[in-house]
Amino acid sequence: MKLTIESLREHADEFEKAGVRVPEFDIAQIQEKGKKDPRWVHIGAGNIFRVFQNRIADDLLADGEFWPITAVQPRGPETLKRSLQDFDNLTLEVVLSNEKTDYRVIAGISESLASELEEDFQRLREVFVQPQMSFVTLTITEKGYVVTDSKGELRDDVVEEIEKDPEANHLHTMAELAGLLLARYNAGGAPITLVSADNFSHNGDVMKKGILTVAEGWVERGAVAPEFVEWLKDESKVSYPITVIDKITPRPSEVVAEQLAELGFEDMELEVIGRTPMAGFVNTEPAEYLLIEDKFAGERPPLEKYGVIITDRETCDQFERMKVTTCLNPLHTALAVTGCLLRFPTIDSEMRDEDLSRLVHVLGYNEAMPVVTDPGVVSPQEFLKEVLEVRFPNQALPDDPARIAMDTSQKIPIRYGVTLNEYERRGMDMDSLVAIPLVFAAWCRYLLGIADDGEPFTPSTDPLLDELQEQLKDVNLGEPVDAHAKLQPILSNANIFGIDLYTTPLAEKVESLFTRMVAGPGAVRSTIHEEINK
Ligand SMILES: NC(=O)c1ccc[n+]([C@@H]2O[C@H](COP(=O)([O-])OP(=O)(O)OC[C@H]3O[C@@H](n4cnc5c(N)ncnc54)[C@H](O)[C@@H]3O)[C@@H](O)[C@H]2O)c1
Ligand SMILES: O=P(O)(O)OC[C@@H](O)[C@@H](O)[C@H](O)[C@H](O)CO
Repeated sequence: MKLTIESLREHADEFEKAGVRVPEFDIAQIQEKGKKDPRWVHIGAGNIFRVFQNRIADDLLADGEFWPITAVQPRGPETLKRSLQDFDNLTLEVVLSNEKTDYRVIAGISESLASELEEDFQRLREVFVQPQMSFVTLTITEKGYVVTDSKGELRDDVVEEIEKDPEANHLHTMAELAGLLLARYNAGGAPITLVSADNFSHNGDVMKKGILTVAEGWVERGAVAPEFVEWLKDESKVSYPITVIDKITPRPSEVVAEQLAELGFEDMELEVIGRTPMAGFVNTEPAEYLLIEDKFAGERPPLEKYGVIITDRETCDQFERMKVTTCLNPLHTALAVTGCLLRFPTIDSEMRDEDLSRLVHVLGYNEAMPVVTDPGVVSPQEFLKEVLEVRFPNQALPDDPARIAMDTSQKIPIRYGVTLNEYERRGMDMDSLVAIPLVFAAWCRYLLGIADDGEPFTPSTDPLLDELQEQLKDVNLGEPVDAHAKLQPILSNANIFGIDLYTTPLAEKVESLFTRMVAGPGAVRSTIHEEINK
């Protein structure tokens, strides 16, 4: 049994026997039709997309609603091959909970393109100018939207994109989108909605700003007409709703790959590309939320039939604050950096550790919850309870702390900075915070690349890793440290923390906790234990 259209046809009985739900529509026919009549483009064909937007498209197709997806991988053509193209663009979804496992073949994609490749990019342009293609979604990670560096200056690669021919193939997705939108504008400018589904506050606004930065740069140097920018700003023509997406979707697990082999699959083994495991399956959890601001230009799929909440900006905003800045993602980051330092293999195993479980309980209930506004669609208390008692401890879904630790420098301003700014705005006491400074100190300690056992580990990729490690290069475990001199440039950087920590009592606390954490092997554990149990 393999994950291909042919195998689905020839081994239908085996799929049924294995309890795998399969599409009832004619996949090959739908894929052909979708290539001729594209409707929906998704950029960032990674794990979350393959079981979320892709699954919604599959549900729509099953119900006779024609919204097949053109899936685009902006980086790494080989990852696209190994995750989708080797499997006729199908995905095997594995939904894991402590009670049961569900298997389903998802077929929402009509074609997949690696836009780094010139041929695929030309095909994407062809798709992008078609007026009936009116819906674009993205999951490209937070850093895909960043156009300025940690000092707030335009990044070098963005300057280069602005200098390049707007019609060329651009590697930075904000420039790629600006160029594709220019092609659409020149082809008549049919309305289109761009929906970012990445985890950060006001994602649609940030995407709009990123695209406009590039487009305005082109206008400034006379490469495109100013009317193009006017069109980009007219939200009846191009709209950028804000969204919140939630579904814990770790990288494919070796354990799950083995279970699938036992079930009879011959092609579900992992292949590591770079440091990332790729597979034809995606393991995920049952819980999911997707909220989209009700601001669309042109036609869109009837998403609300499939559980998507189309709502006003304020509700999205409040849900986002609840999830990304208080009740889930900050807790995830806390477990990510401490998990790497203390060498925990999975998030669920950390939740069985008394100190770490207490750390995220204090962070969630005591420190984040006071600034949460109830979004109305889900109660924050219930959401946090589900995160702490069901979702993070889900033993069936192994989630690697290193996955979540990726790009931490880009996540901190969102996951913590928003809360700290809210504390400041409301004049709330920051001196009593315990978990937040512990996490910041643990992250600085994590940057040394030495685990709490005194042995090296490889920190996850992060665009600021080299810069930050250079700043900390003379800090050695077990040796005296001038924490202020070493940490001041980092802790004062409002681009990293969302606030200059020296304008709060937190910088001094972080310096002192960091000093304790570098005292020698075991010092991270003892500092967390002492502080969190005070
Ligand atoms: N996995 C989850 O649990 C989850 C849940 C909710 C939201 N999200 C959001 O989705 C994003 C992707 O998560 P995933 O699990 O699919 O990750 P993934 O690693 O499987 O996929 C990442 C995708 O982003 C693209 N990408 C990476 N760096 C890029 C860059 N600099 N510019 C443009 N594209 C780039 C890759 O080509 C790939 O398509 C997350 O960063 C997060 O914002 C993830
Ligand atoms: O996806 P990232 O890299 O932004 O963050 C890692 C995790 O915190 C994140 O993926 C969560 O699993 C997700 O936000 C749950 O909805």
